[in-house]
Amino acid sequence: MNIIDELEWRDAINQQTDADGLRELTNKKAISLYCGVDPTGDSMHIGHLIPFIMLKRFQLAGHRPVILIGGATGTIGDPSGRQTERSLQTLEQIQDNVVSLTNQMLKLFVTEGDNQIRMVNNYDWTHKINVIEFLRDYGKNFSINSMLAKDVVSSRLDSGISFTEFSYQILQSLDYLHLYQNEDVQLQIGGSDQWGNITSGLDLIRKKEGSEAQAFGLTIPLMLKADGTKFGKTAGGAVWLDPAKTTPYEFYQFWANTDDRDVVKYLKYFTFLTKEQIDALAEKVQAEPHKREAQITLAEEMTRFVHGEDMLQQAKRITAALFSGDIKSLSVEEIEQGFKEMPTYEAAIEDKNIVDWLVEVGIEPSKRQSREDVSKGAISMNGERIADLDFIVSASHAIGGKFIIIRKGKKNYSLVKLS
Ligand SMILES: N[C@@H](Cc1ccc(O)cc1)C(=O)O
Repeated sequence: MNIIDELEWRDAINQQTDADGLRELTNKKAISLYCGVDPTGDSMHIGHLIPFIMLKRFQLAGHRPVILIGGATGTIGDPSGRQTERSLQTLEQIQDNVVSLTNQMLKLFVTEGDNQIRMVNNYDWTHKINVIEFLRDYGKNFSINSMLAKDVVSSRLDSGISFTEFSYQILQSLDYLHLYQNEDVQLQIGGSDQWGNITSGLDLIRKKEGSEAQAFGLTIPLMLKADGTKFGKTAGGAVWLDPAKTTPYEFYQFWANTDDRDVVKYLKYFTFLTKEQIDALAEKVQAEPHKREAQITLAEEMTRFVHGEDMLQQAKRITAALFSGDIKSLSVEEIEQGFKEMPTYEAAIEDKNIVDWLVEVGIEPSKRQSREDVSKGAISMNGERIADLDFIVSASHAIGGKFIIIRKGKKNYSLVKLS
């Protein structure tokens, strides 16, 4: 299947500058293409990942991707999709972010082989341009009239936009021209809010290289959820790729909790599974939705892609242990991941009767309630039911000397950290 046809089947195209032209070109030869990200933070979240997954699809189809880290554009800040001016970050902060993002990208995308992903940083060519060159060699090619007409700018004319952010589109255009001239790049892809910046770059290429220059732009649609809420957000905030911000277990759970109405859409859009595999899973969603096979496959594919096989297996072990109640099998690190968002209490280590201990820790509201729950068998400690009212809790019960896990009823877990 041609890559453009494949992206169409995956519902992964929002706008294209010349669909037929790009289909023809990608049929004829392996092209170079690029997508950029600005170092506005020290980790990407899954929203950032989307265009890069598309970049990888091009790579799998034999094309040659370039990842651009915006060391220069990041110092300005893209006004696209924003209502208010950004505050500038320090240059040191941006440099730190460049390093973190570059490492994240290398981990995800760089593989061996001919169509190895190239990484570039636009600081390398942008910092060499002086202001006279900028105004004479490039400024002349941009019309204020068409810059003002871009959504990004026109939507800000009332509330205000600085000259700095207004100029952002010029910097991104210079990138595309630079990569067209030096890296043979003929396509830029990005999120739907990048349309203005991408087409502005194409205009520059045509002005500098002639109207016959073969260069294209493609944007990816915003992912919408069936329930109308924003994709990629959880109660805890964004879903980060950095395991220190969103643990692999939380990452796995995020995908595993996908609504039946969204799961096939996500499989097409996010995973590298084939049409046959996805069609088979779509049938399962219809025939036996309670088994959640499509969601589990989605969670496995995404966790393996971002965190690797070992972390996927760990996430699955935590999921299974929490489901079955077999907590003892978990390591201290796995407990830390699995219980990050669960109610957590601190307690000192000393021998104590279970009924009193539960009240003291704060899990039970009163002795009466505590006694009732223990005697009816509603309390488990580290996966084992405690129904004996005289049971003594001691340091020896702590997993790894650190944690005691209490389950009340079927699902209410609490983590007690021993101090
Ligand atoms: N403007 C893009 C990032 C980017 C930067 C430079 C480029 O050349 C391309 C893309 C964004 O905010 O998502």
